[in-house]
Amino acid sequence: MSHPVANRRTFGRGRWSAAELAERKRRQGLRVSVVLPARDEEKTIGSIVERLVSDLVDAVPLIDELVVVDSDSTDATYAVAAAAGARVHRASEIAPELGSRPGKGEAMWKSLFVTEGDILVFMDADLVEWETDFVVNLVGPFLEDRGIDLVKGFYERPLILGDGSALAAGRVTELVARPVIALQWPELSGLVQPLAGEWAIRRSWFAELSVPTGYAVELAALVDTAAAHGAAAIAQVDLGRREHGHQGLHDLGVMATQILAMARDRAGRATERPETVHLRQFAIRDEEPVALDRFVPVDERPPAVSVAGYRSRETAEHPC
Ligand SMILES: O=c1ccn([C@@H]2O[C@H](COP(=O)(O)OP(=O)(O)O[C@H]3O[C@H](CO)[C@@H](O)[C@H](O)[C@H]3O)[C@@H](O)[C@H]2O)c(=O)[nH]1
Ligand SMILES: O=C(O)[C@H](O)COP(=O)(O)O
Repeated sequence: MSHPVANRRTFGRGRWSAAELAERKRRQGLRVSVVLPARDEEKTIGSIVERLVSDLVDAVPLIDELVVVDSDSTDATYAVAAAAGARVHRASEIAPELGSRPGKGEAMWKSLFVTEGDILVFMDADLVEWETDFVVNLVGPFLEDRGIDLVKGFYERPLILGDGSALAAGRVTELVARPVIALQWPELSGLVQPLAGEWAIRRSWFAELSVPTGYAVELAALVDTAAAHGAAAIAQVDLGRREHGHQGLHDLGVMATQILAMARDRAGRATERPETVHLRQFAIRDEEPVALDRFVPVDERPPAVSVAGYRSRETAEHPC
C-alpha cells in the first residue's frame, strides 16, 4: 500500500524567493543563523561558505549570521572557513566551563551559545552537490506558519560509486531509522529523510531539548518535537538533489549505535542512560577475525535553558 508523503506539512521546491523571504523575515523581526558543524571538511567547507555569503548575505540579506562550528578538526577547516567569510568557533572553546565532548550533536548544542538567530538552520559541511536555496526552503515554512517548530529537508540522494554508477543512498536511514520509526513513532513515518543534516528549528525550542552529543541529534529532535507539540509541528521541504561524503560501514555502525541508544532511551526502555556503549566490530586479518572495540559516546547535553550560562546570555540579549 503506498501513502502520499504529503501526510504532514510538506512543501515543494521553489515556493519562495530569497528576496521575498528576506523581506518577510525583516517585517516579522526574525533573524536567521546558519550553522555548519564541521569535522575535517577543508575540502568542501570553503566553497559552501563562499556560495552562501555570495547568494544569501551579499546579494540578498536572508542569512544574518553564518557560523561554522569546528568540531575537533585536525585539518585546515577552521582557516579555510574563516577565509571564506564564516565566523568560526572551535566547539571545545565555546563555553569552556561546560567541558568538551566529541560529536556533531555537541557542536550543534554549543552553537546555541554563540549564535543569536531566532531560526537556526543546520547544514552538513561535506556537501558536494547542493544549492544555496536549501536555506531559502528551510526558512520558508517558519515565516508562513507560527505553529511550525522544526523543518526537515528531503532530497534525492544518489550514492555515486567509483565507476560512476549510482546506488540508493542512506544505509542508516533505511536499516535503522525507518525501522525504529515504524516500531516506535509511526507518526514520523511520512518524513522522507529523517536523518537529513539539512534542517532548521526555532532557537527557543532547540534550547529546550536534551541534545545527544553524537549523530542521534536529528532523530532525537524529531521524536521530542512530536512528543511535545505533535507531529504537525514538523514540516518537511523538498530541497531537490544532494550529494555528500560517505562514511564506511564500521563508522556508520557508530551512528547506528547512537541512534538506537537514543531510541531506547526515548522509548522508556533504558534502565540507565550510559555515557558510552561498547561496540565490538570485526575485521578479517590474516584470514582470522580480529575484534575492533569502540566505546561509542551516547551521552546527551541537557536543555540549554537549564544551563545558567545560557540563561544569563539570553536575558542579557532579550531583556524583558
Ligand atoms: O564529530 C563530528 C562528526 C561530524 N561532524 C559534521 O557533521 C556533518 C555530517 O557528518 P557526516 O559524518 O557526513 O554524516 P553522515 O554520515 O552524512 O550522516 C547523516 O545522518 C546523520 C544522522 O542523522 C546526520 O547527523 C548527518 O547530518 C547526515 O548527513 C559534517 O559536516 C561533519 O563534518 C561534526 O561536526 N562532528
Ligand atoms: O542517512 C544515512 O543513512 C547516512 O547518512 C549514511 O548515508 P550513505 O549510506 O548514503 O552514506
